[in-house]
Amino acid sequence: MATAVIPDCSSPATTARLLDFRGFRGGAVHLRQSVSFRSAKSTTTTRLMVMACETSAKVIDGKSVAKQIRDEITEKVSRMKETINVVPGLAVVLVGERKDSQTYVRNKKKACEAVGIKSYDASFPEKCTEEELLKCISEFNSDPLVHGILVQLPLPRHINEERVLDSVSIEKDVDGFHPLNIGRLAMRDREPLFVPCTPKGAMELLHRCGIEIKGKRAVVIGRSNIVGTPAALLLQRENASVSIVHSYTKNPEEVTRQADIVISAAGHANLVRGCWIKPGAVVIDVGINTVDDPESPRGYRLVGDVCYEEVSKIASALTPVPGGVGPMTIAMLLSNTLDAAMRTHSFK
Ligand SMILES: Nc1nc2c(c(=O)[nH]1)N[C@@H](CN(C=O)c1ccc(C(=O)N[C@@H](CCC(=O)O)C(=O)O)cc1)CN2
Ligand SMILES: [Mg+2]
Repeated sequence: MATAVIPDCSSPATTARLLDFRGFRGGAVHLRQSVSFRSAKSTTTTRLMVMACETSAKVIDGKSVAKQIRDEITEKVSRMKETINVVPGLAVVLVGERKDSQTYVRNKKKACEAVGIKSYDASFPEKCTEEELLKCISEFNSDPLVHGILVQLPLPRHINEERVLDSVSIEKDVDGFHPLNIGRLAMRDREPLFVPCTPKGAMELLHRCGIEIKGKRAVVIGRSNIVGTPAALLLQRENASVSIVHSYTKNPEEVTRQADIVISAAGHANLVRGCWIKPGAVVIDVGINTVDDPESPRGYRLVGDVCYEEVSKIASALTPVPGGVGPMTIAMLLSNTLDAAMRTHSFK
């Protein structure tokens, strides 16, 4: 017998709903005795006696799935070179001196090199003009060695991000941020040329972990153009019933608790508590948030949107941060770049 603790739920009624264990995989958990409530000033803590071992979510290891995908890409890149003597090329455009963007760009270039994709660099100072940037993108658009173009985000405030992203040729839009690609993603019976890398990576994790999507209830937390909205569209394309939770949603925890699959891309550390999650749900944490940590060499550490300690006791599967969706983002960029080159050269 073990004790499962369901923390910080607002009322006995809410907690009672959480105790609906039908969602648990394998049905190994049974109520042994009635639930007792212990009220504190601001929270209610519930201790639930169960017969089986304390449940613990399967950790979805994005790092190892990403490695597997990079190995597959390495193989295909080498076959393309041997067969038609074409090397996929990715142009990487960086503006400004943000440390995080510099790190992502460095990691993307390293990842390209490791799989045999050639990267082409264009770095601009913070104060560059929009015209300089547009000229550079236009040159990459007409360069036959470049199959994919990415503009690292965010851009400095004085630059109109929309105008810059719209200038990338849709055939080379490996980030999938062009409105035509997003528009096609939103339409039934239309295919985008590219899907944004982070939501594509989240879906790939669900697929490779054998998690069924069709007919399931899914909740996406956050509605950004680059993650939340495309994630919701992708789930819907696979026949999930999708709701989006955002800053104006009433009772977000209640809505989220309906979901069999939760993708959180809110950008708020520890937003998603254990009591937001239906027992047995699958939780994909896309948030990358920094919290101060004097004991870490960087002075901070990365956490997701999900309160890992709590949710790992309720969900059936959960991605960690770091090591979950993050590594998949770069793997999907490589995959989109390879697809771009294969499409350009009609190589199967
Ligand atoms: N043009 C783009 N800009 C941005 C994108 C994007 O997809 N295209 N996404 C984010 C940043 N990003 C890639 O650019 C990105 C973020 C995080 C990771 C990652 O691997 N994270 C690791 C942790 C890394 C660390 O320790 O610092 C993880 O989660 O395990 C990769 C790419 C915004 N801009
Ligand atoms: Mg701007």
